[in-house]
Amino acid sequence: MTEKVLKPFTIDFDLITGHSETKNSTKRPLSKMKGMYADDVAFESAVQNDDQLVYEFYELDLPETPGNLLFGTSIVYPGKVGDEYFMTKGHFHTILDTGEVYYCLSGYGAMLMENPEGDWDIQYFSPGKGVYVPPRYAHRSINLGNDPLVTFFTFRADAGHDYGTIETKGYRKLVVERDGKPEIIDNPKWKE
Ligand SMILES: O=P(O)(O)OC[C@H]1O[C@H](O)[C@H](O)[C@@H](O)[C@@H]1O
Ligand SMILES: [Fe+2]
Repeated sequence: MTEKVLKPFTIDFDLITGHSETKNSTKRPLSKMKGMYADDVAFESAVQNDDQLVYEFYELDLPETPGNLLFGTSIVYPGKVGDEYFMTKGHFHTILDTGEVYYCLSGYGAMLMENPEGDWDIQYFSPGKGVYVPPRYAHRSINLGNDPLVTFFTFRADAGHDYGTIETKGYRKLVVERDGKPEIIDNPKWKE
């Protein structure tokens, strides 16, 4: 297959909303997140009720080669399932030893990270904050505020997305609201 010659291009992302006029986003409604939230009863009733859009993101279909970079914006909407904040599914990279960088354009939230060795960390997003996701860390964006959490991200184009590990084992930690404030708790369902 002849390598597609890459040409420079420009794409627009709104500085506040993160939306692009020229690309379609990938959308994740609640119904696409079965098993990701701790409270199954609250999840099922939320899906039956109005199956809210939890997040959407813009990803470019560029060649997934080691020398290339993918970039785009991610928009996580405000909301909760039970007392657990709206969040992305979270993923490891298929090439585990590849990192990612996020830059928050608007909103308030967190990036919850964990590696296979059992280390975990949380970094907080607010406008102007850049967050570094080291290689080997799974990463999940969480909206802790009342407005959309908008971030710009970039990562190695061949990194790939491994959802399977998180879907089967879950995350070690959850971020839930307790007395009106975010609290990091152990995931009661986490499987070693
Ligand atoms: O892949 P998810 O965990 O659903 O997160 C949605 C998207 O947001 C992030 O910003 C990543 O850079 C994307 O590669 C990812 O696909
Ligand atoms: Fe990623």
